[in-house]
Amino acid sequence: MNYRALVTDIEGTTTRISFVTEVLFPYAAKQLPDFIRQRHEQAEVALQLKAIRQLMKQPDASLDAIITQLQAWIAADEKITPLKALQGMVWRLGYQQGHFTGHLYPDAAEQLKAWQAKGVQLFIYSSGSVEAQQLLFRHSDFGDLTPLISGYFDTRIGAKKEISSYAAILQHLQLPPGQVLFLSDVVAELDAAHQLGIATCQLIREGQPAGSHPTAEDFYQVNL
Ligand SMILES: CSCCC(=O)C(=O)COP(=O)(O)O
Ligand SMILES: [Mg+2]
Repeated sequence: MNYRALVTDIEGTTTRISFVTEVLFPYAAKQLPDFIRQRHEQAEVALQLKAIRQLMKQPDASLDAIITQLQAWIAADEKITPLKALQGMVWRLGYQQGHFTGHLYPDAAEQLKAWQAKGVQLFIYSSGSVEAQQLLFRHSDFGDLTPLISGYFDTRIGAKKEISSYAAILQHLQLPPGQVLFLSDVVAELDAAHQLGIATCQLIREGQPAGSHPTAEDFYQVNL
């Protein structure tokens, strides 16, 4: 089957889960308090703080109250859009200062290059913000891979377990669902995409629970 577009998840698919849970999340949890206290008047930060106060239903929530709420959301791995946006801003500084590079499995880096070279359009769909996605690929272990990527989707298009999110992605791609392949390690995400006729393949790299989708242990085993 020759798919015209590939949409791939990041955490657990292109990238080791522990890079997100043991590097990125702890870094954000440590840096966010000072980042918010120092930059809360900057427009991009203030916009997210306004959204967080709305979610908290506390229009006058203090910075300390917001920081406490953010730490709770991080600890619970909540996929809340303003949290993900602020994490992306903090990770921007971490990548730029060389505190870490973006983990990619070697097979993922190699195959993304090969698939793009043969004309497959590559897209990323992650709960991490589009900025966080671009940072990971721009500062990857294999250099700047952003030239390979045609587009990025995050929670602003919808949550990853919602069918409507994949309908919106298809609308963006302007392709029939059968010409699109979605890669993820999470069955519920693949189930949602499959409901629309999008082809799916589950990456099982670290013993993730399997579903009814075709599976692969690495990108070399993915039939594109
Ligand atoms: C772009 S690396 C950071 C990924 C992230 O913040 C995240 O929450 C991943 O969530 P997902 O639902 O895509 O596994
Ligand atoms: Mg994942």
